[in-house]
Amino acid sequence: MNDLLLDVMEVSKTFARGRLLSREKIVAVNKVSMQLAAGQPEILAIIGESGSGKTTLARMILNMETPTSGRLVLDGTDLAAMGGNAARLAFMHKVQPIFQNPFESFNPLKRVERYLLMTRLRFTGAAGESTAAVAVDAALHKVGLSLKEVGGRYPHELSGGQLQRVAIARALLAEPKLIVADEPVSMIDASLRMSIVNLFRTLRDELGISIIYVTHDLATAYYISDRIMIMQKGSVVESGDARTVLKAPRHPYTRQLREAVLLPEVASAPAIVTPNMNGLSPGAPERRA
Ligand SMILES: Nc1ncnc2c1ncn2[C@@H]1O[C@H](COP(=O)(O)OP(=O)(O)OP(=O)(O)O)[C@@H](O)[C@H]1O
Repeated sequence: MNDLLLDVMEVSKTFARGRLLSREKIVAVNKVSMQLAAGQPEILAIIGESGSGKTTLARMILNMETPTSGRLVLDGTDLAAMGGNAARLAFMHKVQPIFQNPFESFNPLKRVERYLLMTRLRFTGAAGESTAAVAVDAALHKVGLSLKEVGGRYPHELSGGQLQRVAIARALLAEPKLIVADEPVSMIDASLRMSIVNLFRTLRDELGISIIYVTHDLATAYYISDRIMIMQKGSVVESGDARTVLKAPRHPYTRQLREAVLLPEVASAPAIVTPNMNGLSPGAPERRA
């Protein structure tokens, strides 16, 4: 269907664990369906406790894991039918990942600007290094940094918050339609989390990028998401408009999750805003996470 950016159809993933004679089947994701409309950028949060299948679902959307059954179609391309480098590059043009630990996303021996330049050249081919450098600087400005600031630095010379923003800038260099962010702030200093999640809102509003935000943090999900999907033991137990679901949860598990977060914070989102939420100007000081 042309009007869907992402169509996840009855997708399941089963893992086998243990030795041959005592092999155990784990249903990590159980018949999950979800859609993102094309041309209607939104932030969809996937929430659930540890082991509920969030990461496995995200990895299937990123084509890093093959479903045991079901189908995934991204922007008209069936992920199961995708083959060859050209098709993979075209896929990465459309969907980009952000992972939990930014330090694992970068080669520690490579200066970050080199990484960003190579990413840009990979996606824009023969445009040349100086053109790529302009794009890199522009992407860094979108995340509150600059080439002047991060140029010449290795990953370990940046804070966790800065490096996660560099990771987001790298994703932007592919000009994606969708970003899948798996626990992107859980390893970031609590005082800086809002600056990253607020950035997702800016990407949605100013660049028209849809975001799948995988988290177990109900408070940030409530604050930035348009829609939420609650997972438990591999299945979706509740989904819909974020405010409607969290203000009046229908499923006992959603109620349980909500009770774990201070009610006044869920009832009035600004209460979870931290003083650093707008600290996105280039050169803004940041502590190491
Ligand atoms: N490669 C694998 N091999 C075997 N079991 C796996 C594998 N990946 C995930 N699992 C299992 O699948 C289930 C779902 O895991 P998953 O990582 O998707 O959950 P999650 O909700 O993202 O959890 P967390 O928040 O802890 O990351 C868990 O029981 C996990 O142990």
